[in-house]
Amino acid sequence: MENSGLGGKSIILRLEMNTQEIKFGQVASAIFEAGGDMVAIDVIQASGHITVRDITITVTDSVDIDKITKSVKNLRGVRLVNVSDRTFLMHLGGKIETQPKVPIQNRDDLSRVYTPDVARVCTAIQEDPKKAYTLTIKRNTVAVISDGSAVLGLGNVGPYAAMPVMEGKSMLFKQFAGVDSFPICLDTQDTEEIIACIKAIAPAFGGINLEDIASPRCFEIEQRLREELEIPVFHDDQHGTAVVLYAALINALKIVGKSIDQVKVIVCGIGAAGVACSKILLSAGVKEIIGVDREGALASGNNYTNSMWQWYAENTNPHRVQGSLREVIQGADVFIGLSAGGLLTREDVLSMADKPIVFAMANPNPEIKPEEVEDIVGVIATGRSDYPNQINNVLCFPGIFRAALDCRATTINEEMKLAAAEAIASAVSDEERNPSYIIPSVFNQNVVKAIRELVVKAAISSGVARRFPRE
Ligand SMILES: NC(=O)C1=CN([C@@H]2O[C@H](COP(=O)(O)OP(=O)(O)OC[C@H]3O[C@@H](n4cnc5c(N)ncnc54)[C@H](O)[C@@H]3O)[C@@H](O)[C@H]2O)C=CC1
Ligand SMILES: CC(=O)C(=O)O
Ligand SMILES: [Mg+2]
Repeated sequence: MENSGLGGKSIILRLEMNTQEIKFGQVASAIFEAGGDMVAIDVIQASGHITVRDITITVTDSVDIDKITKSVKNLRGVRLVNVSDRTFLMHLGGKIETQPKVPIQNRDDLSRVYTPDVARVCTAIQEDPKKAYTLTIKRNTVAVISDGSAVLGLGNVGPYAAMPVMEGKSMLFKQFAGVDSFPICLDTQDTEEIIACIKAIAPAFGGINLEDIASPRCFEIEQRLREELEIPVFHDDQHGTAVVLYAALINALKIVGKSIDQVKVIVCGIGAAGVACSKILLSAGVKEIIGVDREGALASGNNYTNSMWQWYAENTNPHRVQGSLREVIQGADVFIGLSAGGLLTREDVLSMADKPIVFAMANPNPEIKPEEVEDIVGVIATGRSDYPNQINNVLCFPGIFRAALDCRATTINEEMKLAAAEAIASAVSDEERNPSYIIPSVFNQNVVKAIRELVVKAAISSGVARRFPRE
């Protein structure tokens, strides 16, 4: 299995060529020999002997882009005009925009969408605040909010650098579930200030998706907002990840023929995602979970300043095992990585039980690359888009919010999360399931529909729906 490069680097070389001095085949050979995989050629300009072409090249992590550009520059009759990175090009000016739903073509339109007629709509909402759901964007809009403190596995990169991820989440909300959203990055990492800001902006939104807020602060922020707001507040890194992880584990266990109450599970990285994933597995019946963070296994009897770790140590690790990841992973059936890239070695995986399940979910770099262990695992999955078995919260958050908005749920509760996991797991049929296909693709259009159906039912039966959607 090889990183296909889809999520890797893709560059465009703009080359000016003198066709009297060089043939395109020579350029193509030079690129190929330097390790580049040419995937598209666009002729930008052709006049006389001079042609300008954009050559799109994908490169794997091991390929040196400088080597490709140098070998092209060394060719007689070629001028390298520009090198651009397709990923950066896609980010120019940001990735989303606001679109009016009705055109404003004349003064009459203007006075309806804006003053004076809009005032009548304002008064109607003032008299009956529930009308905010029918007369404003609240019905279909979620705020995607981060403080930039735990962005992917990059860490505390701050609110400006967090924006591309939040814009991406907003695109995914719209593309996969038709949910509108605003990316909002707060320039504060103070728990009380974050809570106050979110409460203050909540009137515009039908739900709050918290994203990439570091632990343990994220736990208090989410809990307080859930208590203090009447719209769903969902920390995606906790619950979105837990839902998808559980769905993937259900199917992976079927492949290796092990049962959930018999497996020993190691969770590496006891932060937002690690805690929530462990909790969903405990409620699903896993008996032996050992959490490992920077200082080794969390075990009761130790004292932790992080109150969530104290809870964790007391509710997992039944045999009070101590030690490093390398020590405690021996004999484990399942490894769940929610920490940082490159922490797991092939030797660690070799020391696991027969047919080990390895979910290396740190982004952007997994705890171990699939190609390092694919010959010795039962199942391997990552969080990335460019390997098979992508365990990523993108499979959950669009559909679960679609359902919550449609039934105007006051919250997203445990019943709704379990329903979402069941919907995701069952999107892979018994015939389809295999070690490279334990989890449906995010492009499988049945997934959001299935999540919506089961989650709406769960919201209604658990009494948190304020509306019964028709279809
Ligand atoms: N695939 C997916 O859907 C998701 C993946 N993630 C990934 O999981 C990772 C953690 O995310 P969050 O829980 O949101 O962050 P977090 O900051 O709340 O938690 C990270 C935890 O990992 C621990 N850690 C870091 N380096 C470690 C090391 N060398 N050894 C042991 N523990 C270490 C930290 O101490 C912390 O407790 C990130 O890489 C993130 O991209 C997170 C959410 C979803
Ligand atoms: C996928 C995601 O939310 C993360 O890596 O933080
Ligand atoms: Mg995240």
